[in-house]
Order: sequence, then C-alpha cells, then structure tokens
Amino acid sequence: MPGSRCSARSEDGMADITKEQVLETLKTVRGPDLEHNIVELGMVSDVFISDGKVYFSITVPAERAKDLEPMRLAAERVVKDMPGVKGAMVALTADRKAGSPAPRPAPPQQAAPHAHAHPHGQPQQPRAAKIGVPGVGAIIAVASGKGGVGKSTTAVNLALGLAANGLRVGILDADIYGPSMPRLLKISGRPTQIDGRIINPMQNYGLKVMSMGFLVEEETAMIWRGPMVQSALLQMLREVAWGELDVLVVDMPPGTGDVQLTMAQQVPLAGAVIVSTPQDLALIDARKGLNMFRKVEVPVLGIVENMSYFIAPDTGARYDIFGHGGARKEAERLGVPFLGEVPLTMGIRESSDAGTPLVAAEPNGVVAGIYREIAAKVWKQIADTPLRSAPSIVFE
Ligand SMILES: Nc1ncnc2c1ncn2[C@@H]1O[C@H](COP(=O)(O)OP(=O)(O)OP(=O)(O)O)[C@@H](O)[C@H]1O
Repeated sequence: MPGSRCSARSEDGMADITKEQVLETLKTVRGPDLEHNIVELGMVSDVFISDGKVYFSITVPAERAKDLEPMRLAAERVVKDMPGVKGAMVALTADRKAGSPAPRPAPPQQAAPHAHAHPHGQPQQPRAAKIGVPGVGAIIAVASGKGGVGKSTTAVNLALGLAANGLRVGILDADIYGPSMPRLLKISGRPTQIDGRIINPMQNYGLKVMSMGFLVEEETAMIWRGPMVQSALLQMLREVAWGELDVLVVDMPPGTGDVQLTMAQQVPLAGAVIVSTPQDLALIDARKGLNMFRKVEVPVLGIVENMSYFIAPDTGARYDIFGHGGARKEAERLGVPFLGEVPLTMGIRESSDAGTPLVAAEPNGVVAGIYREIAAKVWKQIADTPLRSAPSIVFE
C-alpha cells in the first residue's frame, strides 16, 4: 500500500493516522527544559505507524533516562488518546550526540556508572548506563558470529535445560528481523497487555517468552531501521511482565551488528554463550562475536559446538564428518570455557522445526542430557560471579 510506512488505515473506517498528526500531538508534551516541546527539541524520531499502532523513539541523555520516564509516559498517553490510535509504543533511546558522552571513544578512566572492577586490570570501556529488568536475575545472551549455526535451537534448549535444573526461566527473541521463537516453541496468538502498556509474555513448556513475532507481522519489522529495532528490543525487555525470573535467555540476532552492540552496552548481561559449528569459517565468525562481547566487558560464559558430529539415525553410529573438536580447541586457545558438543541429529532438526524442543519432548533422551549439562555449566558460572547481582535501575 503506498504510504503505508507513515500512515495507517484503520479497519473500522476511521481516518488514517499520519506521522504529521502524531508529531502535532506530541507538541503538547514538554521537554526536559520545561520550556520547549519534545518535537521542537528534536527528541522524537522513528515515528512508525502500523495497523493503528504508533511506534516512536524519544532520545534522551542516557544518564537521565530514569527521571524522564514520566515524560515518556506522557508522550505515550497523548498519542494513545488520539482518535483512531489503537496503541502506542514509545522507547527512550540514549542520546549519543548532545548532552551525554558518546560511548566511544572516551577517556579510559571514565568508567560506567556501576561498572565492576575489571578482573585483568585493563582500562574500562566507557558505555551507556545499563538498565536492568526488575525481577529478572541474570540475563544471558546466546549469540553466533553468523546465521544458521543453530543459535536459536541452542537458546531454546539451553533455556529448557536451565528450567529442568529448577530455575525460573524466560526467553527473549532479540532477532527482530527473523523471529524464530513462535515456531520453535509452537506459540501463536498475540500477548495481552496490562493497562494498555506492559505486555504479558507468552508461555509454553514452562518458559515465559517474548518475541517480535508475537507483536507485528514479519513484513512490518523488515522495514524497520536501526534505531527502531533497538527501541523495540529494549522495550521487549523492560516493558514485559516477566515476573520473578532467575534467568532470561536472549536469543541474539546473528552477527555482530549495531543491535548486538546496543544490547551488550545497554543491558547488564551476566554473560554470553557463543554457538559455533565445527567448520573453520564459523569459528572465525564466532571469534568475532566473542571479541565483541569482550570489548564491552560482557563475560563470555563459553562456546557450544553445535552440529558437532553426526549420529546415523539407523545404526546410531557416530561420524565426525566436520572434523569436530574445532570449537573445543578454539575455546582453549581463547581461554574461555568449552560448554559442550551437540550432535547433528534428525531428532533435533525435526523437533525444533515442529516446535517441540527435545529437552521438553524427550527429557530422558541423550540430547536433552547434553543440553542440561551445558545449562548446568552456564549456571554454575553465573552463580559464581558477582556480576549476577549487577544493580538494576527500576523505572517505577
Ligand atoms: N544440532 C542440530 N542437529 C540438526 N539440526 C539442527 C541442529 N541445530 C540446529 N538445527 C537445524 O538447523 C536449522 C537452523 O537452526 P536455527 O534456526 O536454530 O539456527 P540459527 O543460527 O538461529 O539461525 P538464524 O541465524 O538464521 O536465526 C534449523 O532447521 C534447525 O532445526
């Protein structure tokens, strides 16, 4: 539909809402100087309208994010009250240009507000304030240097493995462009909201789950630009009623783009799990992923070698067709824990594609045991590290 990027045709025959109308309405919200409005101050960006729902960002200095929450709420309220608007989703994004220091480069002595002492005594990487999620203990990123290595499958089974070890677990699908959690966990439908704002996570197999796939059509997310993706991500983290969780597993998008960096810089991650296949190329990519987390001082909890070896379905014989063991060697070389080898099996592929992950579907099977062990190794490190109790700033 021409113009669909900035206007929405409501199904009930109401007039389209335009970006201009949204901006006009937002002029009624005063900015932090209490003199000019937020539109005049150039704080509003990424206005996007889809199916009567309005999404936009308000850029604020990172260190003022907490006190400017009422301003965000006011902006959300006025837009939500516009005739024809079904909902509004507003994200505060950190200002990197005016008023706040750029995350990089900056003087080495300028440590993050609640940075922990660096174990190796290296200079701190300056970063934006990291804001935690109320009620959520440890946030773990599952990442890979490139796509298709089985990162999402690993994230799901790791989450289930942690749950099988008695923990309260949530999973956040941070892959905005290619959300896979609805399929992998066989969840359909839309989440409900509390007070029209906080989203209730979906649930299956004992996991609380949030994914862009529950909120928008895939084509909608495809046209989002960088800042909107970041806003959506942070909102999926902080405006979801996760309740009390021991661990939130974040399935990161593949690669090492801006989104990953934002997550690493703005979210107090307890650590990252890197998924790789045995092939050299994947390992090189995995190394890139690993370096990114190291740069921003997110502890790397270890490497999982996925599709490590092949088990023949008929005979059960094992074939090391990919020259398995590369990830273990690489982990040793890099000085990070090796978490385990997951075989390439028909069962993993079929079950993950059918939305019945093996740790839940066949809890007594060999593969479930492998994932549970990986989960135990991951949890042991988190439980042992002081980073787990990273202070979180609570919005309300
Ligand atoms: N150990 C395994 N054995 C067999 N198939 C697997 C295994 N791990 C993953 N797969 C299959 O490989 C495909 C890709 O897996 P998955 O979607 O988890 O990868 P990904 O790295 O998250 O991909 P993307 O980066 O594209 O999101 C899926 O069809 C999945 O079922």
